[in-house]
Amino acid sequence: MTNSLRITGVRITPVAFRDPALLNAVGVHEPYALRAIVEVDTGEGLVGLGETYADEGHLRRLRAAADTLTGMDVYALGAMHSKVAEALAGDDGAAGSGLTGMITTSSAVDRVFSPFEVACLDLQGKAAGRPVSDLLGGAVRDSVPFSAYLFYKWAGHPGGEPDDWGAALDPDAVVAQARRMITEYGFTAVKLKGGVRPPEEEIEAVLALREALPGVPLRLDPNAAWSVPTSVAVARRLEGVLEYLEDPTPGLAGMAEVARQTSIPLATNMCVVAFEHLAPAVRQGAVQVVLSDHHYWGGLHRSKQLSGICDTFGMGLSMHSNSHLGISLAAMTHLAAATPHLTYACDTHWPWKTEEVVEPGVLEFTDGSVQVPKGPGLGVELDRDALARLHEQYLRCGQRNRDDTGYMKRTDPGYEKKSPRW
Ligand SMILES: O=C([O-])C(=O)C[C@H](O)[C@@H](O)C(=O)[O-]
Ligand SMILES: [Mg+2]
Repeated sequence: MTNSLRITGVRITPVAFRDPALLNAVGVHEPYALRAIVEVDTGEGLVGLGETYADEGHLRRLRAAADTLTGMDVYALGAMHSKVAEALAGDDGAAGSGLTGMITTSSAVDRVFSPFEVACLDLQGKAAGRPVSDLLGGAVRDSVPFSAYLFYKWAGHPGGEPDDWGAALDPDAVVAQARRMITEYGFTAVKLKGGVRPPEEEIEAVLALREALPGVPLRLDPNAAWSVPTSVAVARRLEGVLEYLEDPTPGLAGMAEVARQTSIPLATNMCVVAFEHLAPAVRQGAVQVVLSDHHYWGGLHRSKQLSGICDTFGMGLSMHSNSHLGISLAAMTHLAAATPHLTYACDTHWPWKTEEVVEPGVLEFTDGSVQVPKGPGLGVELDRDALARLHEQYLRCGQRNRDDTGYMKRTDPGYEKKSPRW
């Protein structure tokens, strides 16, 4: 005799939290980052939590999918994926993914399914009294290492007060940012978001990090801002310095050409972002490390499938992040803990955020790592007052879609999005 745990309703609440003026290859972060908090209700009174992007197109797709889930068993994840696919039939998912145009070819079905899957795993874990990592095969590590995610940045948003971190536009400021992040969080790996300053300056910043932080694994991610020759030239200067170089140039063919000409492993969260990209990437030898991200790879189980494919074909696995809150960090931590092949420190934007929707006390960084939550499900509780406050902030802030390029153009009207730029 089995107990069924059925969905009685889904609530989707868009929220906005303050975000500093972080620079990237397509512009600058706006004053608020947008996320959607998904709550899946059941007849047993249990509520499952998920978190995802909140651009308007994505919210519309989430709501269309949510409407079809009532009555489903929270264990029927395969059927639920099919339901989401049916609900989105005819929608190619191109507009409003929340990924600012950097991850354009991920699957809309996988993006929309993901927060529902996470919420159902939270429910399964709560019902069984077991953490989500146990539902994914069991944690192989008690804590998950994350990397310090450095950004070039402005001191504050145009017309606003400087933030606590100040400006970072040269190598000394990048090193100071790294030192502060390491002091506060204990990170043991460092990633610099590049594609912002001319390549020569970014090389200098990486070499300054190397000198300041001997032995600490370093990564540079210019988000496809460089041509193949520029990528090869930069890679030659940074051989033996970087643990991997992330998305130096656009497209599989370009990445494959760079890979042929450097010994630095190439990583990606831009040219391999859906299952259909894996076979061509392997055939072309385009990437050596794939950055997983359950938010667009279709949830936690499908991210484990990705891990199996990477393992089989000799590719490493790391983890990508976007600006996110605690429900996502909990899901990322359970997934990474239960994925033996994930051997790199994962990305997180966590240090850049000053507001939260989950109750404090569970997600703490020690020596750069987060302990795998031990409570049932994801192991985190929603702070309902914070949710209401950040939803109010969403309603007031006027932002409805992530638009790093548009925001940059308001300060620099001549700015253009270009890939490659150098
Ligand atoms: O590794 C990456 O490509 C990212 O983290 C993408 C993000 O959109 C990042 O560039 C950001 O937050 O500006
Ligand atoms: Mg990247």
